[in-house]
Amino acid sequence: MILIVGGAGYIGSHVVKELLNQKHQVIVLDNLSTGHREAVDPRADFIQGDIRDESLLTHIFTTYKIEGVMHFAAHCLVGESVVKPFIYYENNVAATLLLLRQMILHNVTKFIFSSTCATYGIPNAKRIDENCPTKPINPYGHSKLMVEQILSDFSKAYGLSYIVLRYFNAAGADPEGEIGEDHTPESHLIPNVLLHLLGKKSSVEIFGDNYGTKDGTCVRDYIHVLDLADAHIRALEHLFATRENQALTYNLGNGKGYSVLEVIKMCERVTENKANIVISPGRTGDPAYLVADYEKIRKELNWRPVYTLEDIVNTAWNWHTSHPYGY
Ligand SMILES: NC(=O)c1ccc[n+]([C@@H]2O[C@H](COP(=O)([O-])OP(=O)(O)OC[C@H]3O[C@@H](n4cnc5c(N)ncnc54)[C@H](O)[C@@H]3O)[C@@H](O)[C@H]2O)c1
Ligand SMILES: O=c1ccn([C@@H]2O[C@H](COP(=O)(O)OP(=O)(O)O[C@H]3O[C@H](CO)[C@@H](O)[C@H](O)[C@H]3O)[C@@H](O)[C@H]2O)c(=O)[nH]1
Repeated sequence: MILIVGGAGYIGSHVVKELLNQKHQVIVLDNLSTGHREAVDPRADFIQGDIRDESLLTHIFTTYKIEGVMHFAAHCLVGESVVKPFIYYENNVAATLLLLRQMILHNVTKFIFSSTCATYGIPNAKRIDENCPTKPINPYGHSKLMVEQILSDFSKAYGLSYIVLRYFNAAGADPEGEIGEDHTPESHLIPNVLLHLLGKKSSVEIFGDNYGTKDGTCVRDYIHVLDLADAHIRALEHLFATRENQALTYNLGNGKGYSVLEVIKMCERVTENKANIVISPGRTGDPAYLVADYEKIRKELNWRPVYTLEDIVNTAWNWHTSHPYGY
C-alpha cells in the first residue's frame, strides 16, 4: 500500500487517481487545509489528519502495510512564503522531519518528494538542468531545498531510497473532468485567467511587464498534472525495481517557456473570449524566466511530457466550466 500525504490536494489527487487506475493500493492522509475530500478518488482509503500528529502517523504505519510514501503536503505559494516564512519552514521542513522519523521507525524506505524549480532561484540558463546551482530567492524554495538536503543525509545514514521531483508549473486537469484545481484564494495564473473568462473575476492581473523577457512578462514552463502523475508512477516503480538505495533528483517540465501574455492569449483562443487585462507591479520573489531541461528523467526513467499548453488550457477550462464553484 502506498501512503499519499497531501493526496486531497490538486496534484496529489490526480496522482492518486492514476495510481488506482494502475491497480496500486492507496491510502491518503490529508488535513484538508487546502485540499478537498471530494478530490480523493472513492477507491482510496482516506484519513483526515495532519503529519504533525505523531500518534496518528504511528497508528497509520502500524495498521497499514505501507510500502512507500509520496509526500505532496506543503504550503506552496511563492509570494505567501515571503510574508509568512514561519509557516513554510514549520509545515514544509519540520513537519516533513516528523513524517520521515515515522518512516524510519517503521522501516519504510521508499519516498517520493514534491520539490520545485523554485530551488534554482534565478538560474543563469536558457534551460535549467539538475546541475544548475540551487540558490532559492524565496522561503518556499529554501524550505524545499532544505528537505532535499535532509533526504540526502538520511539516505546515507538510514538507508532511505528516494526520488526528488522538481516540478515546474503544474497546470491542467483530469481529462475525464472529475477532478481539477480548486484553491481559495486562487493565486495561480491559468485558473485565474480562466475564472475571469468564466465571468467569476472582473479582470486578470499581470504581475509585472518590465522583466527582461520577450514581451516583458514572466516566462514559466507549464506541465500538465497527468504528465506529473505519469512521472510519479515511473519513479515509484523504479524505487521498487532497484535493490540499492536510490538518491535521485529530476526536473519535471515541458521544456517550453510561455510568457504570462502568451498564456492569456492561449486562454482567450480556447475559450473564444477576450480578457480584461490589468498590469500590476511584479510579485516579490518571482524569477523572470524558468524553463526545464528534462533530459535526465527522459533518459533514466523514459518519461516525457505528452500534453501541450493547449491541452492544459482545454482540460482546465473543461474543469472550471463544469465546476464553476469548485468542488
Ligand atoms: N502547483 C504547482 O505548480 C507546484 C509546483 C512545484 C511544486 N509543487 C509542490 O507540489 C505539492 C502539491 O502542490 P499542490 O499544488 O497540489 O498543492 P495543494 O495545496 O493543492 O495540495 C497540498 C495538500 O497538502 C495538504 N496538507 C498541507 N499541509 C498538511 C499537513 N501538515 N498534513 C496533512 N496534509 C497537509 C493540503 O490540505 C492539500 O490537500 C506541494 O508540495 C508543492 O510544493 C507544486
Ligand atoms: O493572476 C496572476 C497569477 C500569476 N501571474 C504570474 O504568472 C506566473 C506564474 O505564477 P503562478 O501561477 O502563481 O506560479 P508560480 O508563482 O510560478 O509558482 C508555482 O510554480 C512554482 C514552480 O515554478 C511552484 O513551486 C509553486 O508551488 C507554484 O505555486 C508568475 O510570473 C506570476 O507573477 C500573473 O501575472 N497573474
